[in-house]
Amino acid sequence: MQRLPAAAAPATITLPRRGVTVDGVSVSYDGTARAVDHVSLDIEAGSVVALLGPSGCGKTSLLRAIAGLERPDTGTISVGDQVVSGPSDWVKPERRNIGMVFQDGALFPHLSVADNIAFGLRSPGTKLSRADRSSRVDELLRLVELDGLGDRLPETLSGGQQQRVALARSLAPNPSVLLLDEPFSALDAGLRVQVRSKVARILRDVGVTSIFVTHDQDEAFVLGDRVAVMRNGNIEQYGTPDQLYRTPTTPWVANFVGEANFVDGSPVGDGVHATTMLGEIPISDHRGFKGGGAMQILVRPEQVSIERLPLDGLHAATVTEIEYYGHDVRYELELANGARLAARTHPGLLLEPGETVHVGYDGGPTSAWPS
Ligand SMILES: Nc1ncnc2c1ncn2[C@@H]1O[C@H](COP(=O)(O)OP(=O)(O)OP(=O)(O)O)[C@@H](O)[C@H]1O
Repeated sequence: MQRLPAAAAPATITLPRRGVTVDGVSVSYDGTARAVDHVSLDIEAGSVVALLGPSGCGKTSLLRAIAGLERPDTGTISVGDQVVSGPSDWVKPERRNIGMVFQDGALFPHLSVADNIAFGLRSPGTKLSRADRSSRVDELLRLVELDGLGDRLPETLSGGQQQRVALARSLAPNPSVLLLDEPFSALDAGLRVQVRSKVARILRDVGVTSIFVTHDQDEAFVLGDRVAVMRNGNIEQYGTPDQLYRTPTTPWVANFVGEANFVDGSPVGDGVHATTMLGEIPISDHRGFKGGGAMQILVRPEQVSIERLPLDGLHAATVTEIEYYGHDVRYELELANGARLAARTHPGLLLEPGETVHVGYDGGPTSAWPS
């Protein structure tokens, strides 16, 4: 990744750090079911949090409630120690010191890039001389790596550059919190990956508390320090990308954040391990299995170990399908009991359809649920 010289991100662009607390917030629209249903979320000052979930799960409604663009039916929202929304509190959106970046950037087409950014400096409480305004715009242009492009019109920039102008404009008034609604969805796949890395770097350099909405799991994992997985107006799980991927708390989250096999097993030693067709698998949270009973265990495809030779403790499986990706290969395997399993492995071990292999488990403690 390209690094900026030290002078490019001056201290003036380090923003005030305030966390956001959402407590029991519900949002509904006339006559419809609750779009957000008693959601609580603690967002640490200076962190980047993703709201991830399928279409219609309430991500944008929650973001808009934090911005003050929707009035919640219940609950409170605080920025730092100020309650901005509650049963007897209401701070208008323009007084919340919250910046917003929208899907399409929403730049003014007739204003130059510099004037678009300077527009962000007109918010209440920002009184700058002409010279200060111009040097602040230059700082912001450097921050988003667009120095020298201030005189251009937005239409002469690429989609990714336009999104960086939109980011600079929202950072201009020193917001305490930045909200981003699907900021990369208008960009094509290749550009998206580049722009999101740049934006991740900028948000971290500036240290602004950021909340962004996405339905793309890669985007949530790459950008988010923590991710709130939403479903039907609720937060299904809130954790680091690693917690969500390795130890999801529900099978739904396990499936939503990656490919999941659910393997049948039974608990051993109060559920510390499970006996399965892939051998013994360590269980991350075994509290529910002390009494025994059948369980289903999460096994990610890359946790399936494959050997050509019949080693001790491994079970035979037949290769039924192969998908070659270059960096790895995905196999569909069928075990002797008819169970199917997805596996991913490095391309060095290139198997043939119909080949018999021997499979086991090669991973750390994983999630399990009663079946
Ligand atoms: N202005 C509105 N009037 C009525 N219903 C709305 C309105 N905005 C959203 N909804 C409904 O609220 C629910 C949540 O919508 P929301 O836009 O918050 O979800 P989302 O997770 O952001 O979805 P998407 O990823 O598709 O943007 C949906 O059922 C939606 O139809």
